[in-house]
Amino acid sequence: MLELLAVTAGYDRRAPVVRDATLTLSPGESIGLLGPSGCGKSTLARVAALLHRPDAGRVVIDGEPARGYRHRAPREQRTAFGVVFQQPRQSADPRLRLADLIAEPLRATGRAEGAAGRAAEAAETVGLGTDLLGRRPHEVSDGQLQRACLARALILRPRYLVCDEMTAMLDASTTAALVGVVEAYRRETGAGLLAVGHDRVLLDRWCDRTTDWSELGAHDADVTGAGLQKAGDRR
Ligand SMILES: Nc1ncnc2c1ncn2[C@@H]1O[C@H](COP(=O)(O)OP(=O)(O)OP(=O)(O)O)[C@@H](O)[C@H]1O
Repeated sequence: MLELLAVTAGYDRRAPVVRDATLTLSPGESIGLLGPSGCGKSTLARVAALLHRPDAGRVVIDGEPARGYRHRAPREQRTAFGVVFQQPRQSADPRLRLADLIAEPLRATGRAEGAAGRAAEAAETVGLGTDLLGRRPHEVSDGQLQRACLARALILRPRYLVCDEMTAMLDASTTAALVGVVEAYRRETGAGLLAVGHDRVLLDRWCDRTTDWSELGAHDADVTGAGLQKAGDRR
């Protein structure tokens, strides 16, 4: 289980963008987190994936409190998460060929042996033709690059996926394809999913339950995380 407990986070301690937010993701569950632009969804998603240190509150991963964030997160906790962001070009090293981009987490965790073969398999899983694996990000479309970023997120077989507006830049058929890949992975592995977005129709279809940020008031000092928990438990 992934637990975000009374998380307060942001970029200026005097004006946090997330206040006292509590959200629990059970094993195998998928939660859609809805909200308008700029409300703090990405910040909370980054805290959940150990990419942003909260100012207060706790993240507990399968019963174990997070022992660090960003580069200080211990490897076994960091690799519990696969993360896909909205803008593939901002999260892809432009110098890397797609094969190396997909294999990056393997190399970063000392599992370089067989990395090329595993990257090719992962590419196939996300519907990326092997002919594209030798290209660099600027030589492929946004949808193709996002497929590569999803393959990279899945390659270490994470227990939790955090998809932050993963499909916001994509057309309907690529969106359906990528959601299909995530769901096939979840069926196979039982991984949990936190999907952040502002498309209610998509999130309602995709996720077991959808939590609306504005209803929950995670950014509102008058409404505590208890409200987030309560509304978040609604199906
Ligand atoms: N690196 C940063 N430094 C300072 N402020 C930031 C930073 N990143 C985000 N913010 C601010 O924090 C607030 C919440 O941003 P966040 O990206 O979490 O919102 P969001 O709900 O995910 O928005 P969107 O749907 O547009 O992605 C915004 O006001 C934003 O300007």
